[in-house]
Amino acid sequence: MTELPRIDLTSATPGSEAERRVAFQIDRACKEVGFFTLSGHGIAPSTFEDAYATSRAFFGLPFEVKNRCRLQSGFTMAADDYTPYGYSGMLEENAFAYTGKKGLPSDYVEKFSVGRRIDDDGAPLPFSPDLTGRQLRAALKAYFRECEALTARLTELFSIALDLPRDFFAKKTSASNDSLRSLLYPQLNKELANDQGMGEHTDGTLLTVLAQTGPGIQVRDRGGTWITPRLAARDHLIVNIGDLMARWSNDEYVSTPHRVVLSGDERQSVAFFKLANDDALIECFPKFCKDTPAKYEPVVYKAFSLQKMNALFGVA
Ligand SMILES: O=C(O)CCC(=O)C(=O)O
Ligand SMILES: [Fe+2]
Repeated sequence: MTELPRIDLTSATPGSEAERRVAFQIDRACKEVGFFTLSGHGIAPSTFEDAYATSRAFFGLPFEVKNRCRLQSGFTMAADDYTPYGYSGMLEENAFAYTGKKGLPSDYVEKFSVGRRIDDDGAPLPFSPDLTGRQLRAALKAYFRECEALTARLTELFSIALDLPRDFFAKKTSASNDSLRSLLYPQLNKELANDQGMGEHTDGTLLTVLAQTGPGIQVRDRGGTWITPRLAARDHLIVNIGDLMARWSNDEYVSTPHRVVLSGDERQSVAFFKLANDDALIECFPKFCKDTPAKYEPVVYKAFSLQKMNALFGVA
């Protein structure tokens, strides 16, 4: 494999034969690679460009200013909720840790994160109080909304191929703690110890939607070869499924390792992470445990995610 499967939503009108075809193309991509590129998604290019431009302006502020754009305490808005908000600086995190690996190098990336509280203009989120902060907030709010709508559409397509009711995922994700991270990767230069923009990891998500200004992400196919996805247009997206979808599908769908490698060009990306409701019961889709036994016990989503995040943050 050298390229990711390409999915185009343009003709996938709800209820049409074309919609079924696209649903099964997605199903196949998730079985074979767990990644695909997406066009015809309906998000205006200006929504991406506003997110990139306002994020870049923010990341260009002095470190002291960015450093104040964090939560008053800790990483989360609630004690048992790991949704990240605000700034995280270069070399502060290491994506390997998400898959339980310890002692590996940290990532050369700056991040600004928001969760669904972005939809409430009155919520006290850690944006800088200046114009840059206000513009960033507006752009990420608009982008977050588009991603919610797009992932609702994508999960509907999943339900078709999975023989589930069309509103199956809408019900399971109606109050999910989804998050969005705007990322800036520096240009590779002699001062850096290595070219690790983000270490190899899988996502814990149901689905991840990624927009990027240029290449950098690499995806490891089942044979162990690293693929660098090429997008035909700047507003095409990369979509992947994560560990939650892999478990739910009895590992029929694959949650594929990926990483980011720095290059001669600075790079921006925006990743949207679609999760499930805290109380959603995750038990094998009936279609995938007819002929093979379910590999995993049913689990409530919160228990599944806390187990992973506690391991990451060293909580027993
Ligand atoms: O920035 C990218 O291209 C990938 C980001 C990513 O994999 C993640 O945040 O999980
Ligand atoms: Fe990722």
